[in-house]
Amino acid sequence: MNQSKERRILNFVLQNAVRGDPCSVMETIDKYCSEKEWAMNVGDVKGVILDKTVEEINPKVALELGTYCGYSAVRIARLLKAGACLLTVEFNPEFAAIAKQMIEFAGVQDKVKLLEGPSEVIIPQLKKKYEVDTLDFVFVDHWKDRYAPDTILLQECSLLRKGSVLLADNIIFPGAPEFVKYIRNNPRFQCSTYPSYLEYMKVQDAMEKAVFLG
Ligand SMILES: Cc1ncnc2c1ncn2[C@@H]1O[C@H](/C=C/CNC(=O)c2cc(-c3ccc(F)cc3)cc(O)c2O)C[C@H]1O
Ligand SMILES: [Mg+2]
Repeated sequence: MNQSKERRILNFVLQNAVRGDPCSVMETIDKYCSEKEWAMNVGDVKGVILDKTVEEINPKVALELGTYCGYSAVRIARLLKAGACLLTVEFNPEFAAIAKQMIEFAGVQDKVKLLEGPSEVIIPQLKKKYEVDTLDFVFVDHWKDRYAPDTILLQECSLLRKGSVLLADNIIFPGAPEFVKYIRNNPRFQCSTYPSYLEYMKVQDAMEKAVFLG
């Protein structure tokens, strides 16, 4: 059975990146996906917006929706301080297995907990099963039609507190129109848009930052 693209990306990292070096893993994925096979990692351009947001918040507890190959999990985890953790949610077992190896190769496994399953099942389990109180930061990068329902679910599960920050990828391309409509008209969120470019392409994209006001 021929290899998946995601398996090829992982193998390229295992063969070319420096074990235990998160930046080397990110650079190697970015190199492969810009030169050989495009893939939907947040990438090196929007990745800087992600970095700056994480550094500004310095989260103790972060959540990522949509692990995929683990690129943004490595990107976020490398910036987390001692004792901080990233919970990342992925329902595709093949992607979860690849991401797990990617996270371990990068050496950030002690800061990352990969939760395998659909976000609508995992989110309601975060408090009791995963001992989360509230979330300081949420990176939203899964199926675009899940952004709005999961933002509502996070609120219903009392997982957001005054000042919790959501950062959503792909606001322009592929776009998340229901989410944008929901979040920008919601008085409980303070929104700002960060224009950027689609990963590895000269195509406009943007990220939306939404601060929960409590
Ligand atoms: C509900 C739920 N629960 C758990 N995991 C979930 C989930 N929905 C998706 N996932 C997992 O996240 C990952 C999905 C991410 C979805 N992201 C995308 O569809 C995506 C697509 C593009 C894109 C751009 C231009 C084009 F021409 C084509 C595509 C770019 C991106 O940055 C993206 O994030 C993998 C999937 O298994
Ligand atoms: Mg994305």
